[in-house]
Amino acid sequence: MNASVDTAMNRRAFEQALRDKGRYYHSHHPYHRAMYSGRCTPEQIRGWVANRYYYQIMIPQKDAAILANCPDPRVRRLWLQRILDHDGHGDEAGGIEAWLALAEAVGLSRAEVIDQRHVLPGVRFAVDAYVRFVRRASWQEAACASLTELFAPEIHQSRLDSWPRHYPWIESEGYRYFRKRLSEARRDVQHGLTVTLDHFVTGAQQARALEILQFKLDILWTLLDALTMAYMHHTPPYHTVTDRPVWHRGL
Ligand SMILES: O=C(O)c1cc(C(=O)O)c2c(n1)C(=O)C(=O)c1cc(C(=O)O)[nH]c1-2
Repeated sequence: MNASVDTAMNRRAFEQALRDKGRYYHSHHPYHRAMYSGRCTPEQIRGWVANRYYYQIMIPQKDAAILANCPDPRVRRLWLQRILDHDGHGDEAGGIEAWLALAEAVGLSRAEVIDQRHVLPGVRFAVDAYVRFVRRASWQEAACASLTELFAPEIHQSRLDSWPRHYPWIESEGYRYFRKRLSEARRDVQHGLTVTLDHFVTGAQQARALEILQFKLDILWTLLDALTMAYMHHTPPYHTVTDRPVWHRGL
């Protein structure tokens, strides 16, 4: 028997090892902790919403890359729903539109969010790293990277529980996105988890899956590090030479 098979975890232990990665989820980042404990200024909330918009608009492109790499119509049929959830379909406006409603509810204009003027280079690079990984990875590895969503319903719920109390100036229409994701993330992660548990079976494969999940956690954490520099420490890029946001807006 080969050594990597020898060290393989059974399905339940592997699932638990994936779930244990939740201890590194961005819910523990100081920026998020400040958000739910009511310590953020309106400018810090707005900065987060405007920057996270870039994640929101790239998620459907990331999911389209998964579809493009997946030869199995049964998987594509399920995965397609994620694109519809964000982009909308028929009369349903979708998640990107709900995010723009959140932006307006926190006092940003749609125009300043859509033109990405607030998107920091560090946020852009972190999100782009995710999309680039997915384009060249197998669809199963890409599904594994989406498993940070195992931990997402809790973070959406904690925003719904804490923000209205701490930030009464935020209009209630803004909370639709978080409510919508509670059920969508639970459904998506069930599928992503099944793909991952079925595909990564040897010890070496399982170690790689855990590393892929860590890569995705790194992306989410790094995104918040960039926001911390700009909005907590007031040290955005080039702050030593200018107070203007001279960084590029995406090429
Ligand atoms: O607000 C959050 O903290 C958060 C985190 C994540 C995540 O864990 O990647 C996603 C989302 N939201 C989200 O709204 C979303 O649509 C989403 C899709 C994915 C993915 O990797 O496919 N992650 C996430």
